[in-house]
Amino acid sequence: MNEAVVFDAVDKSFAAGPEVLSQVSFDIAEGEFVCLLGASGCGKSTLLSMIAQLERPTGGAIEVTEGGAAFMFQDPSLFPWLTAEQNIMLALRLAEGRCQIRQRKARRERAAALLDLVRLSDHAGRRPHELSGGMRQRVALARALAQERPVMLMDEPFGALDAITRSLLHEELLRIWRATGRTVVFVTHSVDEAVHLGQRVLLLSSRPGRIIGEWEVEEQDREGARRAGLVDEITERLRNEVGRHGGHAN
Ligand SMILES: Nc1ncnc2c1ncn2[C@@H]1O[C@H](COP(=O)(O)OP(=O)(O)OP(=O)(O)O)[C@@H](O)[C@H]1O
Repeated sequence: MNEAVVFDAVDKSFAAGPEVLSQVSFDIAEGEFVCLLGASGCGKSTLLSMIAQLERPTGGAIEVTEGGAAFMFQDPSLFPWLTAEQNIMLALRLAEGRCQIRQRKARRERAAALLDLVRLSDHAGRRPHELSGGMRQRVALARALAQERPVMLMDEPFGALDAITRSLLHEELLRIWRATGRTVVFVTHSVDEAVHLGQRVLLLSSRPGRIIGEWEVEEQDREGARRAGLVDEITERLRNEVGRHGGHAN
């Protein structure tokens, strides 16, 4: 199996500050869905920024598959004066070098396909303020897909949504992940969310951030007693880690 992301003994610190990540090693296979859990400030976003090559490691080595990574954040950060469709078209235009969509007509068709994928075809002409929070995140997801990069980095993308919208978007994201074959690295504070979405869950310690736990989540682990057992086990490890620093998980 080919690897999409490889971290080999990666260290990271900022200027003269303390070490944020220390000796972080993991591999993520192409097409895999990995969730990353850890207490607030342990370095999850820093780790994603290094996968996106926005930050460089201070030690060790990082390899990311050709084509790199697209980001999706908790804040959809859409251009307010552009419609849903235009926000996606702009991302397609910026991705021109990576995909073969150079004609406006072809971009329109691709934008329409992406809007259909996130089930927003009926709202293509609306501007962000005319959309609900969940719809705005659907546009943000389509825009991240429009970058045509093999890896999707998702930094608490559903953290600001209500529980029902979040649960709907979980199912949509899993459907889209299966349909597109993207590699997903998903940061969350929620053990439930991590076990529901991830094929694998990685737990980071704090100060410095190291990988201190790793769980494979099989299909049969996603329901009933096995799911509850796994959630309890990971929660306990996270709680111990947060307690060790007198901190909090959110
Ligand atoms: N550009 C930067 N310059 C200096 N310090 C930084 C920078 N980016 C992050 N840090 C520090 O690195 C540490 C880890 O931050 P990071 O945002 O990666 O944590 P996190 O686990 O994503 O936190 P949260 O869960 O609260 O979003 C923090 O102490 C933060 O202050």
